[in-house]
Amino acid sequence: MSHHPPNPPVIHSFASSEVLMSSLASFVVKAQKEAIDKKGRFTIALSGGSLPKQLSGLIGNHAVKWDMWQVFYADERVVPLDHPDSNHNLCTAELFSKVPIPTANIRTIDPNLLSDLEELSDAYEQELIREFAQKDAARFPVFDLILLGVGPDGHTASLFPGHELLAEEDRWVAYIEDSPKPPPKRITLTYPVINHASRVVFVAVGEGKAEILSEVLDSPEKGLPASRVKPVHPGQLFWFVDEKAAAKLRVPSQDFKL
Ligand SMILES: O=C(O)[C@H](O)[C@@H](O)[C@H](O)[C@H](O)COP(=O)(O)O
Repeated sequence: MSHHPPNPPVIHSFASSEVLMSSLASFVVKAQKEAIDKKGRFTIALSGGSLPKQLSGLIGNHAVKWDMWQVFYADERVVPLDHPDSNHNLCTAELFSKVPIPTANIRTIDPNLLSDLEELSDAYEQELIREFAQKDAARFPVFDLILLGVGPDGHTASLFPGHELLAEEDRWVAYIEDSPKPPPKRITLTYPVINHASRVVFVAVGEGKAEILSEVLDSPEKGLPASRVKPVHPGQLFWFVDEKAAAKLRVPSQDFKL
């Protein structure tokens, strides 16, 4: 692993959420192409919240090779897969039900293990090991792309401010039983996994994000969960935001060019 310090985040601010969505789709397609050219598959982790909707630029997009995608969840609520709180349920409603992705390529939590968080998160870690371990021979999986949101408290995935999980250095997948935001039981990718990805993208839209974006990006020393996302070199962190979310930012943004 390189001793190079993490690159600073690249911030792209867009005039509207429509422009953001089409630019995000182009970005994802480019990441997909690079990954498939290199190793014949594309590994991506998705979140819930408003994120799945922001991916609608991928629907009907013929450049997307859905059969090459291996989709994991950056975090998941420990509820049945068809439950309204399930991130998988949300991603299916917003995206997967509208595109030709093989069901086997979407790696959900095991719905038979909902009553045992430890077993459930171990099983999801095994799922990751099956996908990554032998193939990449790395200590941590290297996702081609991880897509995240940020909450008003600065949380991302299910990594919440002040929680002991922020210090997890070993496991790939961890569970929490006391999420401050309901539902309380969740599993999440840990920082070592998030920070070994090739690309991590935060998506944040609307004036409701302006305050927390400034805290996360202008005051990273506060150590909010989203500020701790710092992919190791040569991994790169990007922020795709709209002008309303960027309104209070002091750090500069950059034009989006593919
Ligand atoms: O797990 C959760 O409780 C939510 O999914 C949460 O993590 C959400 O993703 C962020 O709060 C960003 O929310 P938006 O993307 O809707 O702004």
